[in-house]
Amino acid sequence: MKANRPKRDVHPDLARERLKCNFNIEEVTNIIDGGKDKTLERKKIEDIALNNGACLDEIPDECLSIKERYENAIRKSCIYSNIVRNEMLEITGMENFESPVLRRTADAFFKDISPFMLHLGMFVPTLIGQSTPEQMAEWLPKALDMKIIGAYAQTELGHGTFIRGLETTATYDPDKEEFVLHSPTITSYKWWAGGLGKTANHCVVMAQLYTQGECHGTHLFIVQIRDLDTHMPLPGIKVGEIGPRMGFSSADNGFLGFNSFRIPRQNMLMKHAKVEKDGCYVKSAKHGKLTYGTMVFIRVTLVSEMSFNLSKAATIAIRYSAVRRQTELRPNEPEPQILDYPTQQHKLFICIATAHAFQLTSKWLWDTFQAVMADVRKGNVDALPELHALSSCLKAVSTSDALSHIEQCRFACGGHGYMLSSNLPFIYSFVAATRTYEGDYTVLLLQTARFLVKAWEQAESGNNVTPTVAYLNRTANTKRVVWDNTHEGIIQSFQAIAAGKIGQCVRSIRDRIKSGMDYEDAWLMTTVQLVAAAEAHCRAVLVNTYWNEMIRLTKSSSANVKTVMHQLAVLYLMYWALEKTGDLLKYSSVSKQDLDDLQRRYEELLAALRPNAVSLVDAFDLRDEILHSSLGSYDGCVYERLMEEAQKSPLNAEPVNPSFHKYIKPLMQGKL
Ligand SMILES: CCCCCCCC/C=C\CCCCCCCCCC(=O)SCCNC(=O)CCNC(=O)[C@H](O)C(C)(C)COP(=O)(O)OP(=O)(O)OC[C@H]1O[C@@H](n2cnc3c(N)ncnc32)[C@H](O)[C@@H]1OP(=O)(O)O
Ligand SMILES: Cc1cc2nc3c(=O)[nH]c(=O)nc-3n(C[C@H](O)[C@H](O)[C@H](O)COP(=O)(O)OP(=O)(O)OC[C@H]3O[C@@H](n4cnc5c(N)ncnc54)[C@H](O)[C@@H]3O)c2cc1C
Repeated sequence: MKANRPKRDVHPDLARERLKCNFNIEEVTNIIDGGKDKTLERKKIEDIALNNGACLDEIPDECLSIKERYENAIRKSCIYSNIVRNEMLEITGMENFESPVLRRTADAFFKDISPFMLHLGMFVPTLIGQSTPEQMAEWLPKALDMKIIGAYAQTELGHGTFIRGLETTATYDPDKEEFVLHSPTITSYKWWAGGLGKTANHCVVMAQLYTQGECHGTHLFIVQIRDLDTHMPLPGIKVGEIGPRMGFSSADNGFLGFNSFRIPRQNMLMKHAKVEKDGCYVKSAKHGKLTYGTMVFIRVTLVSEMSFNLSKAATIAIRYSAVRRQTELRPNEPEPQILDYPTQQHKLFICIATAHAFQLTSKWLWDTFQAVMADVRKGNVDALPELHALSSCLKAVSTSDALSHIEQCRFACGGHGYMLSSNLPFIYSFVAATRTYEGDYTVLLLQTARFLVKAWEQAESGNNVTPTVAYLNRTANTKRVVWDNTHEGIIQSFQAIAAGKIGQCVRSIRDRIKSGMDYEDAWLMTTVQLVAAAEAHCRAVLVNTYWNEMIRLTKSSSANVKTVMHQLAVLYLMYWALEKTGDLLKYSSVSKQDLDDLQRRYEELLAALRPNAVSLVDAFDLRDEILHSSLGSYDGCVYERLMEEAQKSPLNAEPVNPSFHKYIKPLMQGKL
């Protein structure tokens, strides 16, 4: 049911904030979107999807039962998919179906998650990345047209991280030219796949391939699991939903078991390896990990996803902080807006800067990904290890940072931030999952560390290394970098910290080997340091990329836009330099005086950014339908919205709850 929202005047505090703005908001929006044409395209798509109110709910999702919530999510997913299929793909083009604009617009429909998200987010990308042209022609049009709905079933009850340890088997039967899928143990049951529990009729399954008596490791298969007409699970399939979780409440994450379930030979996704009719296994991939391609793709897209989520949280918290007044600064003076407190600015301005840092870095990462994939298509896989290292650490650090900054946004909103109607708890629980899924934080940083250790050894022996670690050629053999408080100086210090930490890891591993450990144990004992080194490398990449992209993208901007974008980037550098003072003292010549100066400049920068704070979040251009927040709406009518949302609580539907007569009254009367 559509909700009618009253239109309200903008709160005077927010109106005053907007008058203080000294830069052109639209220009900044264009930079974030990737150009004026992209902004126009986004707005056009949002208008198509959101202007008819189909995305609005009369009863908040959180007030529904699990079943009602799922059914409502399916209802809206179908409406939204229909809009995507009939109207949006024409604008974005088929090749950009996963465009962040679709993802962003979908948020207006779902406070939580669409049960179709994994269909568009992983099933379709897997078809594109892992199929032969014939397979693509067979499956992709059906998937894009929602004739089939898919999930991505890789993780099992017993294994998520260690893919090589998956237990599901796909054994080739040459007589029938079929694979037999089987779940030999309880731990081999697929677990977690979004949309699998109740929605999907197909899924991509990762299983150990056996043919001619030999195991060839994990491969991907496309499997129909439900009847297209009745939606009943097919014989040999055991499928269901895994139960309530911290977030992802309407995503029907599922379990799946196979009892000698047969699929045609053609259902193995054969772009990188195939099984001939007679059972002969032929590998064509030039790199053993190309079947992990969908994961790399999603890791890349998650960096922009983190920017988006952070921009939502920052918009909510900053608009609220401009309206909320608390505590007298001086006797008999009006209470200040809480945004005037430097401590509040410290919590929140870094969120704006980080959203920019992730957005600009994500575009650069996306271009890098596209270039490497183009090389892979030509048979050149040389850049794959660097892409894997880069996408792994950026996924890990961006999800982890976004999570802690979003929590800060909630803290910044005091008690009201704890209300589901603020939307901050939804954003938080969604982002909390991103730190784990698609490769856990620690695990991915350890993947990056493997690459870094090799790169350090190459640099140490005087060989040139790949671009993202080129700083090692300069710093691998330097003890401490000379501190310099310019942006170049701070960026170089981050590189020196990374090089210093990687070098320390290499020395620890070597020392441990010298003292009798084998390589595996020496590596294992060093993993705490290795994770820290990979994080430091990622910070070096982030500060460098953000800065360079900011300069590049503001070349033709107006003077005040240049200034404010510059201020945000400097804030980002200073914030992280101050967070990492211990490392700076260890790996640069920074003194206590230098750090005191840096702290003072940081505080001055907070004050300089203060008048533009509301306009900077306005520049994220997030419609109220996308924010879903009683605290963050454009008009700032926070208290009216909180009260309005409170009225929707099912507990307010009747003046006296029946439990009073059933329990409380008997208790009061001593009759229980
Ligand atoms: C109507 C609704 C509309 C909605 C619209 C929505 C639009 C949608 C758009 C976007 C939304 C997206 C939302 C996505 C939601 C996702 C939900 C979550 C899904 C999942 O979680 S799926 C499961 C993911 N699982 C994982 O990530 C598992 C993590 N584990 C691994 O990746 C690996 O096991 C490992 C990397 C840790 C280790 O692998 P292993 O095979 O054991 O390899 P090693 O021996 O350790 O390493 C050997 C060697 O290989 C290198 N390597 C490993 N991986 C790769 C790789 N991918 N590429 C290149 N190289 C790789 C590794 O570094 C080693 O190299 P070396 O030997 O050191 O040189
Ligand atoms: C909301 C959500 C949605 C998901 N959707 C899907 C989906 O659609 N499809 C799908 O296939 N999967 C999905 N997953 C599963 C997800 O990909 C896995 O949970 C994730 O990869 C982590 O694996 P795990 O749960 O087995 O954790 P584990 O690997 O068991 O990790 C547990 C802990 O052990 C640590 N650890 C593990 N290995 C190492 C190591 N080698 N060195 C050091 N520490 C280690 C980790 O750091 C972590 O702290 C989803 C998960 C969530 C939470």
